[in-house]
Amino acid sequence: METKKRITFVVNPISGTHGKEFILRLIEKELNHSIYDYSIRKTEYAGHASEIAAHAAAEHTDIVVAIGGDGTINEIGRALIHTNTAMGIIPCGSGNGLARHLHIPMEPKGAINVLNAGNVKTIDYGIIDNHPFFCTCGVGFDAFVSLKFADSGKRGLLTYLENTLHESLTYEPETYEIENSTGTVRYKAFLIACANASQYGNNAYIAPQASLTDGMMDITVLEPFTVLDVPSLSFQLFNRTLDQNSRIKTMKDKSIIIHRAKEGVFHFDGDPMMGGKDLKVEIIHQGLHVIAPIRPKQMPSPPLNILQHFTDFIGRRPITSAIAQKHKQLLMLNHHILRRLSKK
Ligand SMILES: Nc1ncnc2c1ncn2[C@@H]1O[C@H](COP(=O)(O)OP(=O)(O)OP(=O)(O)O)[C@@H](O)[C@H]1O
Repeated sequence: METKKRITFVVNPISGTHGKEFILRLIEKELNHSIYDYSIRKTEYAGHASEIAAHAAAEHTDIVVAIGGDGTINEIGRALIHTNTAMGIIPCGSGNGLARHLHIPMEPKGAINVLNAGNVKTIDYGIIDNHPFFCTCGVGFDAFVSLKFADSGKRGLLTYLENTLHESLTYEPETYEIENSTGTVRYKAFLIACANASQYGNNAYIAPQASLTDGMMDITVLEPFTVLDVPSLSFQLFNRTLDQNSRIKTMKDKSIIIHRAKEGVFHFDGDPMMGGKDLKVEIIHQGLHVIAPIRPKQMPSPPLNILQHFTDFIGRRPITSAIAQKHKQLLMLNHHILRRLSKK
């Protein structure tokens, strides 16, 4: 008789905004018990998920499942790299960038079904200044925001967006040099994002062409922009076409060094960290096994319903009117953003 596989579920009780008890009940009800034995651990402090996952990997547990957001996934992922233990995800964060990229359903029942299907995929991960990341890392405005509003996700994404838009008007772009495999290029930049996955989370595609399996990092440089660029930048961020904006420069590489004038903050998977003037960022090919759906051969065409993504992003209920109506609403929304920005 074949032995059952072992799963350890790691719950971060403080991630996202919802209680986790119903997910634990759903696991008991929906997990395929004929193929899996499972245990559940709750984290008690930051860093605990890493310890639990490292212990589970040392015990040859087959799968460790993160029940949390990208911070919890980062903790578990970095403990499982280069082991035979795969990471599963039941998304519970506010952004869920890696889960979305992997097409893992946002509803717990769908995510448990992905575990039942048990398809294993091996993905790349990145390292910035010795810190592993799985989604994105970077310097500049988004690192500044990750530090300044570290807890504001809990106060609501709309507040977060408003604060972010407000700060973006006064934020001073810095000068960076990016040393890559072909030479060194100097940029004045609002932000530099190094992407393993294509999105920050909430379907905000900072590097629309990024792949988790190509052994390459997608680097997006956002050069200084004016308030007039905000509507097109925000539209393209959610429409997966940001790389077509004239303020954006993109490149792919396995390894780069970012040189800056002074030490400061960087972020990895949205968590802020202080770093030196020179930051090495590299991609390690095929370092982590994950449980994810087999990707449909034919990718759906890029989403037309930008407004829906935008409303998902700011935490409102999706709007389901006709596409023409959505475009009209989008224009109004852009107008509204412009008005708010010019008032601040
Ligand atoms: N029991 C705990 N007490 C305090 N902090 C914890 C605990 N367990 C985990 N953490 C920390 O909580 C942080 C946030 O968790 P996580 O990123 O999963 O949720 P989130 O911030 O709601 O989601 P997202 O990253 O998608 O916005 C993690 O960086 C992790 O280190």
